Amino acid sequence: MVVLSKPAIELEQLSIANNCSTLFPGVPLVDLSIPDSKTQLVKACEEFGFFKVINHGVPFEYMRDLESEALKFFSLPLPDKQRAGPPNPFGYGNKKIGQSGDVGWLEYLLLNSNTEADFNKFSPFSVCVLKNYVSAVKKMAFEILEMLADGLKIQPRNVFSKLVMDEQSDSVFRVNHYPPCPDLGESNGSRNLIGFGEHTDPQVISVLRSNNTSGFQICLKDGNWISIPPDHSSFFINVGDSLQVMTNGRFKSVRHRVVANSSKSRLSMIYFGGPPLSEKIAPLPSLIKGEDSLYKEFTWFEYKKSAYKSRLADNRLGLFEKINVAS
Ligand SMILES: C=C1C[C@]23C[C@@]1(O)CC[C@H]2[C@@]12CC[C@H](O)[C@@](C)(C(=O)O1)[C@H]2[C@@H]3C(=O)O
Ligand SMILES: O=C(O)CCC(=O)C(=O)O
Ligand SMILES: [Fe+2]
Repeated sequence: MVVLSKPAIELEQLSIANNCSTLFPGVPLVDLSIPDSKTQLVKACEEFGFFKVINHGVPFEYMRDLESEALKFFSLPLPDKQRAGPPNPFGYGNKKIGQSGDVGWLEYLLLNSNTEADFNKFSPFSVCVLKNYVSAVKKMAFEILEMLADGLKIQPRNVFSKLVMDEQSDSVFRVNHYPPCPDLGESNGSRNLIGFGEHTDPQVISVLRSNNTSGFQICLKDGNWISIPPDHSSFFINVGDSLQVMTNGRFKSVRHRVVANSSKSRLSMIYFGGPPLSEKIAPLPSLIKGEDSLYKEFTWFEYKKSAYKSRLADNRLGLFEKINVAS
């Protein structure tokens, strides 16, 4: 069993009240092979900012092969893993998340998913296995974004997808490993240990695949946290902050977190589709239609710079909201 290095961080620091209900069966499930999926995608982005997809076209072998390479990597001795470099921003990280003091019960690899040079530099994975997986997931993200534009009846249909397909897109790939946390025994049933603290993802879209270990939770509009039943053959999609802005708040960037498990390890792989650094992010005029624009225009570079200085749980979009005074 893999054990995280001796904690400089006390477990109590990561402890949160177990205020989450049981597994939630009501998560939108979208079958990408059916003709009406675009309408369901739009509804899911409006109501939850989150949904699960099936019939997504990504071969299961691609997921299985990358997962098995990742497990092999995380089972190495710590000094070997640290050779993948500290995460500034890319590389191997252990418990510390970002540069602002956040911590979690996990270890991870962060890779730049756009340039092959970086794939090779920081990645301990076989280039072919990583490329197969990331290219297939990226294609799926592209298709979902085009269906969303169609579902919203906006033109051109690549208005969202072009952001993540551009050669200069600033996309990130992350593999998170949450070892079991035995201290979370029965005596501690009223508490949970934070694997990855609550946050929203800053990019346009996030595509998550995990093994069959639970732990992922989303926050509903009423503030209640719900656990998402894991499913290793499906993908879970999050709306990111940038897509919330482009849709002038019509799609919600979902607040989510991961809680550690007492007996099973969780392995997740997430593709974060981001725009080119110079891309201007602002509500699309066709989605404002007589309403006020809720956000100031910013470049992805400006947003990213500000986001990467923030704490995980911060409301990063707050700084970019417009104060609209009723006339
Ligand atoms: C605390 C932080 C970690 C993070 C950068 C940040 O300052 C705030 C956003 C965090 C996040 C969440 C989604 C992705 O996992 C991530 C890679 C990203 O783009 O924004 C992480 C950042 C990180 O782990 O460096
Ligand atoms: O590891 C997970 O399941 C989700 C982690 C996450 O939300 C993130 O890395 O941004
Ligand atoms: Fe996230």
